[in-house]
Amino acid sequence: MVMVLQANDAREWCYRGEGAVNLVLAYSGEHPDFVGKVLRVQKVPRNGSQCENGHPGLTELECLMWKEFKELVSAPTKEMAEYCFVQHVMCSLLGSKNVDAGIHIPVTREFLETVDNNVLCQRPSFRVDAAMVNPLCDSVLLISDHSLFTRGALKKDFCISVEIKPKCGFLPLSEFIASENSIKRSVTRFKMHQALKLHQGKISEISAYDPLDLFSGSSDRVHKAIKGLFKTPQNNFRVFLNGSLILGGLGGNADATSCEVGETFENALKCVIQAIDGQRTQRFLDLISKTIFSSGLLNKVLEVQKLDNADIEGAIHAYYNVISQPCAVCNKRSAEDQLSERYSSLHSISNDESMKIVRNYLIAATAKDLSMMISFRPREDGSVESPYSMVSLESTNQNFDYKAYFIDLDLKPLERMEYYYKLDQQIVGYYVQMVKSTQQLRHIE
Ligand SMILES: O=P(O)(O)O[C@@H]1[C@@H](OP(=O)(O)O)[C@H](OP(=O)(O)O)[C@H](O)[C@H](OP(=O)(O)O)[C@H]1OP(=O)(O)O
Ligand SMILES: Nc1ncnc2c1ncn2[C@@H]1O[C@H](COP(=O)(O)OP(=O)(O)OP(=O)(O)O)[C@@H](O)[C@H]1O
Ligand SMILES: [Zn+2]
Repeated sequence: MVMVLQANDAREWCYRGEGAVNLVLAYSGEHPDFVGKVLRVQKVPRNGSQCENGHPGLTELECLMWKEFKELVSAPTKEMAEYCFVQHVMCSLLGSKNVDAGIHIPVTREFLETVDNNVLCQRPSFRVDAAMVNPLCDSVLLISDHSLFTRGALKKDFCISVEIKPKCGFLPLSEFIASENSIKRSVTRFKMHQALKLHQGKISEISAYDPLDLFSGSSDRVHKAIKGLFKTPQNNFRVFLNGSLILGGLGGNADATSCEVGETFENALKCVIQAIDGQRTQRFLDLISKTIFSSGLLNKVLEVQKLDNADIEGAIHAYYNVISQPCAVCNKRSAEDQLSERYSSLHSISNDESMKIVRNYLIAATAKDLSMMISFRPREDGSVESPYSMVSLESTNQNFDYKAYFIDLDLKPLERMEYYYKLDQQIVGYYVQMVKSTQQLRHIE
């Protein structure tokens, strides 16, 4: 397909959502090459210096770190390197069946500027303030729209899809966690981060979702996690009906699901779930839980997340080895510190070992930030020849085809390691402080 998207093509692309780095547009036109596809367009921070285009691929150090992956290292631009990372690293870890890296298609600056202008009023204001479409990109990614079934779907069929951002699903065991941070071994990063986000005004309520439930491998706990996600979707849960959002926040966070929102959602499920009023939502949450539990999809994600076995408190020392700089963390700790010997041991490992620790940390960071999209459509009675897996909802006597994809498998830059360390210390520091103050208050009462 050699086609350059021009300004007048922009009207056929409508806002579907966005994260911190990319804006996603769904196709509403009739061109066969685009039906059932989305465009993933890079954004650029508003406070950033200059918009960049086709910036060089990986840095010299990143090339050394990813040297096993030849395609990644030889990618001429950052965009191509990102693409190779999905194709060659994440695909092999998560399984190519559930990953669609998409294809790059060329666009004009006018196309990007028109898109940016067209979608402005639909974007959350905090996202608008933070970033805009990068007008200097010369290509964007064309990916299958995972909220739709296209091939073979009958016009009357509906497609309902859920998007889940599960975040980190395990408690770290690393020996490098400092004693003052030992709470990290018993309280999830997600829970601690919620406290900080509430304090910073980024969320209005603590989430009822616990990632440990979702990743537990127990059907009851998976169900509990899905109920928690429904109750407090934030940026962890969205539901689309035929590509339109019916629950959750478009492009950002959603507040806790109110009675009104719950009722509207229950009504929207009328064409999906055959149950009496008041029970459709429960049945639908059962369907999601059952699919997640039986598909085993999250087992793969957890395995990749656990490539981070040193925790950032260990990996940060390896990072300073990789960049051949004095360790800013060790410099701050006193020599008598119980852990200083352990950290010194990290500074005497080989460069290859250091690179492996950091590389695995960054791969795990991608797996902790990915989302999963699962789409369902009814399976006609007797239609056994379907390329899709099937899930049965016994309570309503319905069968569904489903497909599942991982999205947002972006490569995290090496230079973000210091930020990861600072954020980790801020999250745990705030939580420890909060626990102490609560205990003191209880003591006074
Ligand atoms: O650090 P975290 O855990 O807060 O994750 C960031 C996410 O915040 P969250 O806590 O999920 O709301 C954050 O999501 P939001 O912008 O908050 O929706 C991004 O996904 C960010 O990744 P990147 O900047 O796109 O590479 C994520 O950054 P990475 O840690 O994945 O680099
Ligand atoms: N292939 C797809 N099909 C359907 N919807 C999609 C697809 N890819 C992305 N989306 C929608 O667009 C939103 C933003 O996409 P994405 O998560 O890739 O952005 P991002 O900026 O990389 O996110 P993050 O901030 O998590 O790094 C998603 O939350 C999802 O709702
Ligand atoms: Zn150190």
